[in-house]
This record gives sequence, structure tokens and C-alpha cells, in this order.
Amino acid sequence: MPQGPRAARRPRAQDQHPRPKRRPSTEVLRIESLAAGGAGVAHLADHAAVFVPGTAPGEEIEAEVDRNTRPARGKLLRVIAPSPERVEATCCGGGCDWMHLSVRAQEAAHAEIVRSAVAHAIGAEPPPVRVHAAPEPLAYRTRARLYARGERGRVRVGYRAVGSHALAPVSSCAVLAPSLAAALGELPEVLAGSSGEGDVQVALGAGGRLVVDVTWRGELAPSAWAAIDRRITEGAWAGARVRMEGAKTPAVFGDPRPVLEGADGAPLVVAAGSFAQSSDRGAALLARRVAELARVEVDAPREGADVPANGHVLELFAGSGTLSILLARGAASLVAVESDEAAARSARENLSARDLAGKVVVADADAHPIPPRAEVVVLDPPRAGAEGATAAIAASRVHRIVYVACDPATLARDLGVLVRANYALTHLETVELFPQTSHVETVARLVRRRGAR
Ligand SMILES: C[S@@+](CC[C@H](N)C(=O)[O-])C[C@H]1O[C@@H](n2cnc3c(N)ncnc32)[C@H](O)[C@@H]1O
Repeated sequence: MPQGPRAARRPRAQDQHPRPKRRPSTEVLRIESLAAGGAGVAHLADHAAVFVPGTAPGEEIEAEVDRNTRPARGKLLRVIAPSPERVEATCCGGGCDWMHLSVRAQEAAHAEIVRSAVAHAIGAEPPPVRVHAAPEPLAYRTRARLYARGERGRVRVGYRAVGSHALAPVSSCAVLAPSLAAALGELPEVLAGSSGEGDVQVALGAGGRLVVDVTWRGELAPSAWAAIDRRITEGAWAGARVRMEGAKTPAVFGDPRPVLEGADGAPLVVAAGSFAQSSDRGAALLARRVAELARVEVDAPREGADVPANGHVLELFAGSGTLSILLARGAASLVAVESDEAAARSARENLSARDLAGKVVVADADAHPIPPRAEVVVLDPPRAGAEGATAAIAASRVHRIVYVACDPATLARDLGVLVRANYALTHLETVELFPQTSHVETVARLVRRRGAR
């Protein structure tokens, strides 16, 4: 009888003699830097690294250190000598893991995280990281993913606490735009009587009114369905979409699509439940910079030049077209690839509302061939990066690449492949799209080296 891999596995030494658990110890530590993920990094007397959330570089702290994980984890007990970059945190306990840091320190730490990841991956020092400051460091979120939980008829709404599935209930949030803040007070009332838990995305839709996208696991009270319906029919909300766990299709009320202000100042529709950056102004800043870097002229600017031609552009992971609406301008052609059908429909709608030509293809961007005439590839993949697309670009004759990334580690991995395939990294820039958090958006530009295949 064939044996499965489990049966075939030889017992390992640690199975027979599991290491005894070590007791946490209290240590005085000096924080050296901030790691991707947000924690401060220090070293113990035996040089083992320890990660302590809620700390700032340069400060002396006391922490309870658990050496049973690798790297060791520390829990901040007290700050002995604070960093000058430490500020009073006003965080609600939700996702803002860097609210105790000055904006200047956040920017510097983001830039260093990106620089060191890329330097390690390409085996050389990258160009100096240019930092694009956030348009608004607070009250910037024009879209938010909330978390709701119903128990004994009462529904509490907040965020998932950092690093856990626990609910951090919130009545006010310093990073939420005032236009969305009202939702925090309204949702517990709308969802009252429901049991279970759900994710609730809130944004602004048509006419600047609220749109709500609910994914619920459990029972949604009949009064909740009625309250949602009433808000749409009375015009208080533009739309809502409710997806019950296990249901094939969501219930749709009104028009649940978020509408943001595009980088060209005109409205841009986003498919309900599909990707959109967390702030309109941040998304516009990013899109404008990506479009600039995609142009031929970045290397040799011409005085007084009009919008220069982009050549034939291939955009991978295009979403609802936040970048496409700028890339299509001045391009000889634009092909945008996106796997989410609803997002692709929105991208088509956004291009045609502007009379822009562009072909939007529903396909796997990571397995999409690079058309031989493509001169520029712009890609904006999810956190996992784009291993397949990177390999295809590396084997192509594309001249310029603009890579937008929300994860420095996978960006660095993919840039390593492109640099080894004879592309030169000309620009490395961070865009502060998520102030008060350790998340960072990066834009990298590469050009094919002269004489390369
Ligand atoms: C980070 S978002 C960028 C979207 C767009 N550039 C924007 O700024 O709104 C990544 C997009 O890639 C899409 N996506 C994820 N995996 C994909 C794949 N294998 N092929 C094509 N699109 C994919 C997602 O649906 C999402 O719209």
C-alpha cells in the first residue's frame, strides 16, 4: 500500500526532544531601527534580535522578551529614554501601528526599509530614495475596512486590532476622513440585532453619499436589511452590497460603487468590493507620479515640452483604472490587464467617460504575454508581487518599467530579477499613502541598459 508523505517522514530530533519553553525575561534594550511590519529592532546580550512593537529608533526601553519565537518578540513595558521622534499617540487601537512616531520619522523609516530590502536584493546600493509626503497625515482615509461583531443584540464596530482578530471598537478615528466618520456612529444602529461578525467597507459613492459593502458571517437581523433599504430609498446612502457567507451572489441596494476623485480631477468609479487606495488624494499623487515616470522624457527632459508621448503601454494589474486614465493620455496605445471582471468594467467606463482609447483585458496579468510592440510596462500587483510578469518582462524587449508596490519584500525580489536581466534601476520613491502605519507604497522605475539584447 502506498504511504503518504506523513507516514514516510522520519522523526526529527526536535519531535523526540521538544525544546523546553523559556520563561519571558525583562530586559533593558536600545532600539536600533524599525523593521518592515512596524516593530522596533534591538539586540540582546547574546546578539539575538528582538522585535518590540510601539517603539522608536534610538530610544531605551524596558520590555518583556519572549525568546520562544524567532526572532524573539518583546512587549514594551516602559520607555526609559524616549526618542525625540516619539509623539503623543491618539490611536484607537486599530491599525495605526506608527502613531507614536513623528511624520518625519515615519517617512525616514519607510525609506530605509525600502532601501535596505532593494539593496539586499540587487546586490548594490540603489538610487537615493525620494520620499513623497502624504497630502494629509491625518483624516486622510476616504475608504476604510471596518470590522463588526454582534452579540446579544448589540453590534460593535471598529477595526481589527493590530496583529490579532480581536475587535478594537472605535467611536472616532484620527485617520478617517470627516466625510466617513459618521459611519462609525451609524453602523451599530443599522446592524443592531444581528449576530455573528462581518467586514464592512465604507466609502463615498455617487453624489458624495456613503456606500457600504458588507460581508457577514452569521445572522443579519431583518431590521438591519430594512434599515439598509430605507437609507438607500430615502437617499441617505448611495448604495450598499451585502454578501452573506455561503451565498452565491450579494444583495445589491442602489449603486454600491465608490466614486473617487480621479488624478485628473474627474470622478472615477470603482467596482464595489474591488481594490482602491485608501485616500483619493494619495491615489491621485501616486497616479500622477507613475504617469510621469512612464514617460520617455524622465531621463532627458525637454524645456517647455508638452505632454510627451508614452509609446505603446502595457499596464498589468490595472484595477478600476486609477492609473490607466493618465497612462492612456499621450500613449500610442494602452492595453490594461486585470483579473477582476467588475474592476475591468469600471476601468472601461472610466476611460470612455474621458474619451480615452484603451483596451481593458480580463486576464491573469502574471501569465500575460508581453506584446512585442510594448515599450513601457506599468505594473501594480498585490502584496505577493508579480513573479510571472517579472519573468516575462525580463525576457522581453520592453524599454521602460514602472513598478508600483505595497510590499517592499516582494518588490525587492522582483527588482532583483529585472536588474539581473540588464535593467537599470533609475528611480526608487516612496509615496506616503498610509501615514501613521508601517505600510508603505513604493514606485520603482527601470530602463533597459544600452546594448542589452
Ligand atoms: C494593488 S491593486 C492595483 C489596482 C490599480 N492600479 C489601482 O491603483 O487601483 C492590484 C490589482 O490587481 C488585481 N489582480 C490581482 N491578481 C491578479 C492577476 N493574477 N491578474 C490580473 N490582475 C490581478 C486585483 O484585482 C487588483 O485590482
